[in-house]
Amino acid sequence: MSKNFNFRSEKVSSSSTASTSGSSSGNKKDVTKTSSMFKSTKPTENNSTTTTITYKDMPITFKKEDVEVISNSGIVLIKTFRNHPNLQQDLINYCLSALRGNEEGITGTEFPTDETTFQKCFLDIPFEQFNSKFADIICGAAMKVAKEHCKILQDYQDDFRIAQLCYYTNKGKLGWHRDRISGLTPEEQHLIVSPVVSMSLGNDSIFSYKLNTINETTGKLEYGTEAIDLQLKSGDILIFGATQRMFYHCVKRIIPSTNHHKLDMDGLSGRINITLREGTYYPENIGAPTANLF
Ligand SMILES: O=C(O)CCC(=O)C(=O)O
Ligand SMILES: [Fe+2]
Repeated sequence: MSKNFNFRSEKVSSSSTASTSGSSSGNKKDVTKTSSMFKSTKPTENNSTTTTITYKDMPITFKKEDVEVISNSGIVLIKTFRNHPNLQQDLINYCLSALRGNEEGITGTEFPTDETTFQKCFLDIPFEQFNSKFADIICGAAMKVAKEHCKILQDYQDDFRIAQLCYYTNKGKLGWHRDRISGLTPEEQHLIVSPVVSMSLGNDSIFSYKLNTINETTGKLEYGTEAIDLQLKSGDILIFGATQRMFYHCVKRIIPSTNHHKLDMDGLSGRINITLREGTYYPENIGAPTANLF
């Protein structure tokens, strides 16, 4: 990375790259405590580690072939949970319950009763209020694996402050945007690097993104222009940070009838997204965070 590109997050020391995930400071949840839940083994033939976690007494192993580094400059897709429908179902139940305001301490949002007229609904909650078991898996284990495969993600602190839950009907979409942080100047927005972790559940979606580059002469971040489509499936975890943290992205469409594990969405169809990231929690954004995204 160019020396002129002054990323906003603090660089972490090389020794901390082995930790599972790092909340740096402040009123954030300390996800470093999750390290005890992982079992890492080092295979002798290829120098990479294998991470295994246990969920409801069942081992889940992050296999190398299920980790796709989309860009070495900061995008990783983890497909491990595609084949763990029980975990997907528990996550769906939790998200629907939180969106409806049925989880303790979480005020819900207006929830679609009619799939023909609604596109989507959102709920932002402070990261500390997000279910800690799921945070351990998504921000702890999956993030650790992403960092092992994409070295640039090791260079900066994780900084999870917000959990955003979104339910999309089959008509749902989300326009082109960057995941900006309220209250920062446009210059400061350019420098955000702490990773975003985004999990898909339910029907597949077409997620589109434009890759950022660093200008070799000026060292400045340049936004991409060419849109690249990616089909996200239930259980997928997409992680983007470092140079790609502020890439432009959108959800073009949801693909009906792709809920192949027949996950129960409580009588609805569509898709759920969980996004965990840095940001400031504003209760007034609940149900209307798109105002904050574009
Ligand atoms: O639903 C998704 O996959 C992406 C959601 C997103 O980009 C956002 O909420 O900022
Ligand atoms: Fe986004």
